[in-house]
Amino acid sequence: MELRNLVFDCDGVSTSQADNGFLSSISLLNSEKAIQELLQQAPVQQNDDHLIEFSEALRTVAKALRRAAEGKAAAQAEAAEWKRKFELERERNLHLEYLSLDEDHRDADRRENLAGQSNKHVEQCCGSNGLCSHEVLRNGEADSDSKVVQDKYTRKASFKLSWWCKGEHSEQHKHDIVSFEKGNITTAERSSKQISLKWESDPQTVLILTKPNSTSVQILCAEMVSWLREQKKLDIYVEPRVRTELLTESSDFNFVHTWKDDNEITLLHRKVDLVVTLGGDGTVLWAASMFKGPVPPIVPFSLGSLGFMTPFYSERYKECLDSVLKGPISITLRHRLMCHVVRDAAKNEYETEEPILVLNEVTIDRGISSYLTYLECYCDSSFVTCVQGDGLILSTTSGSTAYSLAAGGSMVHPQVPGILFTPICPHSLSFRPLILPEHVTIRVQVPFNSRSHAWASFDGKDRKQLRPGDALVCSMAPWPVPTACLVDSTNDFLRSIHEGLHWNLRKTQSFDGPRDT
Ligand SMILES: NC(=O)c1ccc[n+]([C@@H]2O[C@H](COP(=O)([O-])OP(=O)(O)OC[C@H]3O[C@@H](n4cnc5c(N)ncnc54)[C@H](O)[C@@H]3O)[C@@H](O)[C@H]2O)c1
Ligand SMILES: Nc1ncnc2c1ncn2[C@@H]1O[C@H](COP(=O)(O)OP(=O)(O)OP(=O)(O)O)[C@@H](O)[C@H]1O
Repeated sequence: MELRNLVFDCDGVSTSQADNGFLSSISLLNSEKAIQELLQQAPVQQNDDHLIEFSEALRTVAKALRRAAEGKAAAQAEAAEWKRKFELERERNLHLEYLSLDEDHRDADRRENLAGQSNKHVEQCCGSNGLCSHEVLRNGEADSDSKVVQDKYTRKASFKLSWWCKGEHSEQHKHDIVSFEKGNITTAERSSKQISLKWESDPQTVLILTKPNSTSVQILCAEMVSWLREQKKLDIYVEPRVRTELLTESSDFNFVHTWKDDNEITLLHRKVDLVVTLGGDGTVLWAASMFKGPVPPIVPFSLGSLGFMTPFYSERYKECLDSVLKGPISITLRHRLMCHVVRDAAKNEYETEEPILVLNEVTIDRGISSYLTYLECYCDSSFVTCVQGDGLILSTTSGSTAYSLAAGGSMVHPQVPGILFTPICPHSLSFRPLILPEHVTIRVQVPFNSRSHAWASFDGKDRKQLRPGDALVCSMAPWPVPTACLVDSTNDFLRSIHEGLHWNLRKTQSFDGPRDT
């Protein structure tokens, strides 16, 4: 009787496959569950060969059903990847559209703002070895209505990015990293060397972001605002909380701008030439999270305890800002990850929640649940592994020195493009962390047969619950975070791991004692 029911269920599944083109994983997993229950109920006797054979056959069916369910998840991952590609393509097209529109503005700008200056370098624009600010900061939205917005463009300082190759002054820049001459494959010049930012017109607007509840930060902020206004004649933006603090101190600060609602924050990247952060790494993360698209260059001053991403000394702020405003400056282009939560209830893969951009990492963990997390992971359309443990961290290389490091991941130079795949307390002896290439899309699926929910958090904030059937899809975001370097990307990185973590600090062995003769 039970056998007949089961065969009927399996038939039902294959009919729906024929009708719909792919299997419903809920019904598959229900069938799998039914098989498991049946196996437990069936009075299997060690000495009854038929029953043993029968239970083996059922196990094989259960495995096949699981594989089919995994197939569906792979198809979903592929759909998400196509969606991402489509969005990038759309972004690119809108951007090209903008370039032609922006050309007129820049012509007017050049005449007004750069009168008397040689505009040779402006005309050649990006040339062969650089990138212009409108390419970094433009987010591709169609500006149908706004003359106001266009007026704001003309106020923005433009800059040019270039890569140091064979010394700073070399004009040579190679995009190809591999040459193929006479049948020999040779690695040629690498393209992503130290990046240098050169202003093409003077920066005019600075946004200052500060760590809350700190008296020393508040005092420095007031000093810096006055200096930038009086000595540098800049427009200053701060958060509404900070404007209130400044006005409480003195009504002279009423020249400081802020915003009234969050919608205005989405336009900030069009007004702001430079962002200054006063705080620790958390304030840099906060600054990055305010920009859902392109991010203006950030100058991070250290007023926290660790400061991996905050190389500038606050005591020397005038000197530092002087040289940043003059340029050129070395910058680190920090990659971000774009994360989509795809709900099982969504009608299709395109129906995702608002993407969330992270500078450090997205973590999928067990939250308050006391069960192991059970997560199925796919990289593009390939199955990677199942995570059984406390969770998984998908980290940028900038985030490699944060939570991922604590979970046993490698430390990676922030300019290396890649996604770190680091398990948190895996219940397995052989689960080593991975580093995956920048171009992949990773999908972390909470399977239907998971015992518990999982929780995703983004740079340590904004926890979202993932129920069985939900997934988190993650790929490299098109908008990096440019942070100014004190010296250069490598020097700053090495200094931060030496000073922040005391990396490989050991007393030097004494000279005397046994030695090779
Ligand atoms: N076990 C852990 O190590 C652990 C646990 C939770 C969160 N975190 C990290 O905290 C980050 C959030 O930082 P926050 O300042 O808002 O929270 P927070 O105030 O709790 O500070 C966390 C600590 O992580 C340091 N940190 C942040 N980003 C870093 C980076 N890229 N490299 C090296 N250290 C870094 C900060 O300086 C700070 O000391 C998360 O993105 C996560 O990486 C770490
Ligand atoms: N402008 C801001 N508004 C709201 N919250 C902020 C802002 N800037 C920073 N934060 C939050 O304040 C917390 C502490 O910030 P931050 O890490 O910069 O200082 P810190 O803890 O003193 O530094 P460190 O971690 O190096 O000791 C972080 O959780 C961060 O998200």
